[in-house]
Amino acid sequence: MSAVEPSAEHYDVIVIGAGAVGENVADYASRSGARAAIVEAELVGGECSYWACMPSKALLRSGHALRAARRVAGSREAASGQIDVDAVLARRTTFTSNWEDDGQVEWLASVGVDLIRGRARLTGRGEIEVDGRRYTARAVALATGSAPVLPDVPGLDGVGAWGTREATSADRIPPRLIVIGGGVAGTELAFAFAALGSQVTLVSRSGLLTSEEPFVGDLVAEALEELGGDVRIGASPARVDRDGDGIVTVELDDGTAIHAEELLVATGRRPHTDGLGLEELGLSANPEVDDTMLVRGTDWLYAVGDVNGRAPLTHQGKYQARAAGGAIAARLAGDPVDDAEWGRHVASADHAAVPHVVFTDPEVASVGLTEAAARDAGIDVDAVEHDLGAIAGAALHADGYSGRAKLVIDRARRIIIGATFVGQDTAELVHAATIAIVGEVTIERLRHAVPSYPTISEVWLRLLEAYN
Ligand SMILES: Cc1cc2nc3c(=O)[nH]c(=O)nc-3n(C[C@H](O)[C@H](O)[C@H](O)COP(=O)(O)OP(=O)(O)OC[C@H]3O[C@@H](n4cnc5c(N)ncnc54)[C@H](O)[C@@H]3O)c2cc1C
Ligand SMILES: NC(=O)c1ccc[n+]([C@@H]2O[C@H](COP(=O)([O-])OP(=O)(O)OC[C@H]3O[C@@H](n4cnc5c(N)ncnc54)[C@H](O)[C@@H]3O)[C@@H](O)[C@H]2O)c1
Repeated sequence: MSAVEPSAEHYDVIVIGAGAVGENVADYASRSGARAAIVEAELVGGECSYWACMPSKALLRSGHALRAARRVAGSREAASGQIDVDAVLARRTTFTSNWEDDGQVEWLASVGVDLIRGRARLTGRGEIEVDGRRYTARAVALATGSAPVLPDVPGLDGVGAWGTREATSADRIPPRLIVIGGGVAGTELAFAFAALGSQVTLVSRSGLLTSEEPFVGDLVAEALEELGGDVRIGASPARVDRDGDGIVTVELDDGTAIHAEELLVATGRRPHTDGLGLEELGLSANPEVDDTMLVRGTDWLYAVGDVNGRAPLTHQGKYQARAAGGAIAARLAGDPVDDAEWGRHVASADHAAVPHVVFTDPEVASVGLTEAAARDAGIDVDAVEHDLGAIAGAALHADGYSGRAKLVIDRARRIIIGATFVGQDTAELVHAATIAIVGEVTIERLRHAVPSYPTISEVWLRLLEAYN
């Protein structure tokens, strides 16, 4: 298939970064016979497996399960003990394979993708260098993920603050933890550590989870306070110090000061392109891509997953990877590329239906546009909301269930373009909404999609009735 005879250093496609996304690009690109290699500087499996999704959800899950048992009379009486912190940390470590990547390395070998260990740098069109060795390829895909963005706060550099990596790999629970950042990572980890026994103070300059529907942040903040957390909204850190006893002090811009054994900073992420050599090739450090993930202005370089900033979530990056891997294979083989909207080789859903779940308690599960985002985009919408606690299935699920659901409906097209569910165990509700959005199912047809009784999904009936 390649123009040059295969050799140890030449490939059809080289993927830089073996996170979940890079692995899928390499797999899909090589399925029809292209020779593929993947370069990894740290652990094969990337952030999600070792320092993000898996360990954070493992840290959260036991607290959720315990509280769920305590919300139902009968099981409540049986679940009166304390959470076993050591068992939770051990389970978390199991889910990270003890930060060893042998299993992932074996999988790469099983799909015929060569692994090159080291840090890669682009040196020219289709040329890379890893630890002084040169490799060439007809196509190169960047899947180098994202890096944390730290706020510019005096003193922060010198206090050994945790980032999400240190928090998700922690081997002890600090008595007190300050979290700066009310986004997804900060809020989830605040719940995890509060449930595991830390006295958590969450500092957020705006509300919590502000890109969601407005009621989301309020419900989540209320729940964190019920767990014993101290939520400081509208405050920003002005100065940070750690004293000789190891205690961190964060002075806030409202004049107050808070103290803790550890400080976690979770204030967003940016594309990780440092040292890749993009600028030297005349390319932007924030690569912009088309819907096949081809970097604009090139015909050989792709950027997939967190690195392109489109939808920094594992499932969405893997979806991009399936599209891009297929597009790369087709282009290398001279086959047609199915790049019409919703075609096989494009990630059209990035623009219309990105589902995401925040694994707080209540969970936040949403997809598509919020009402405000839809209106900002100039779409004429209606919105309906319903109390999840009033649904029979929810009342059975947990005594005193509280939660809320909302649909955003495009008036002209009579289809759903956004949905939000907040409440215990709502994560599994959102895929129905994703299918409705991607399938552009009309409101009239949705009335024939009957949820089982008594499930929480019956909220769909109430929402559609409210739309009448
Ligand atoms: C705390 C936290 C929790 C999260 N929870 C969830 C969740 O529950 N669900 C969800 O969908 N998403 C979650 N995310 C987001 C998710 O982790 C990312 O979207 C996902 O990891 C992106 O995958 P990726 O393959 O693009 O990048 P990464 O997983 O970051 O992989 C990039 C890889 O590239 C390697 N690399 C970088 N530069 C080079 C180079 N020059 N040469 C060689 N190798 C290089 C890195 O070492 C890394 O292994 C979470 C993120 C955080 C921070
Ligand atoms: N369950 C999940 O799917 C999940 C969980 C965690 C993280 N993630 C992914 O990881 C990404 C990164 O998460 P994140 O929470 O770091 O980012 P985020 O963008 O969700 O939140 C960042 C927060 O930091 C605040 N902030 C930014 N700069 C600040 C400053 N200078 N001072 C004070 N506050 C500041 C913002 O106001 C915001 O509240 C998310 O976008 C998401 O894609 C996903």
